[in-house]
Amino acid sequence: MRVDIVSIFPDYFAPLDLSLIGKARGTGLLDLSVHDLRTWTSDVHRTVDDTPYGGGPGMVMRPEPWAAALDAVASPAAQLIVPSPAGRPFTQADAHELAELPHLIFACGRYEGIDQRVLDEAAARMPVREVSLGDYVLFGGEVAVIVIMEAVTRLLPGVLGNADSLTEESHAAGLLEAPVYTKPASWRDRAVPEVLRSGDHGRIARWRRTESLLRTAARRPDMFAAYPPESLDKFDRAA
Ligand SMILES: N#Cc1c(-c2ccc3cc[nH]c3c2)n[nH]c1N
Repeated sequence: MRVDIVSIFPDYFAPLDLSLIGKARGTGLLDLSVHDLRTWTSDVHRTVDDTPYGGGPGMVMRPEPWAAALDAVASPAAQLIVPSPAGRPFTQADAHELAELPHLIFACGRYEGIDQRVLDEAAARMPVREVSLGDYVLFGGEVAVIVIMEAVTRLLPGVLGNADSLTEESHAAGLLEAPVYTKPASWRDRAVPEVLRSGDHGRIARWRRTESLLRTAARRPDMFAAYPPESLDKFDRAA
């Protein structure tokens, strides 16, 4: 997968050299380039913003540098991902969709956002997705891109040592994951649930599923409501 990130704060993406993302880059699973938007400015002050038409607070990112940057990094297979508080909620399903794509371009906005014409013009030549991480407001798109990059990269074949991790985790099957435990069997007078130490894999699977359903019902009623009712027949806590 090829990824191009355009930002006025390219140093924000140093964390993408670490951990499994850094390993994916080193092994060639991920071809990641980070670009400074100011590369595509033409004035001595390297200006990327200006006052908003219609008035209002703050500044808006100028179209010209963005157009030149997207022209420089685009490819016939590219999709443009633009983090925005006004975007559609980014979900695990989106992460799976993006992980299948050959080339992602991330546009990191700042200030009050990017001139809308940049997105409209880009949409004439590539798919454009405006996405939001949640109902809160960040300073810009960089943190959102780091989050999205982690969610997507871990789905790439060969990045996670054990692909089985992807099947049981939260949101993988529309449920929150069950509680996890490790040694010691008793810690500060708190024991690991007996079923997990039983060796009975059928019981363990039923217990985990029940705990997932209980957690999802308690913490994410929206997810629980969307869970197929025919799948609830195994709702058996007496695992
Ligand atoms: N994704 C996302 C965002 C943002 C965000 C994204 C881009 C810019 C550019 C200026 N301010 C921004 C905030 N805030 N909250 C989210 N869930």
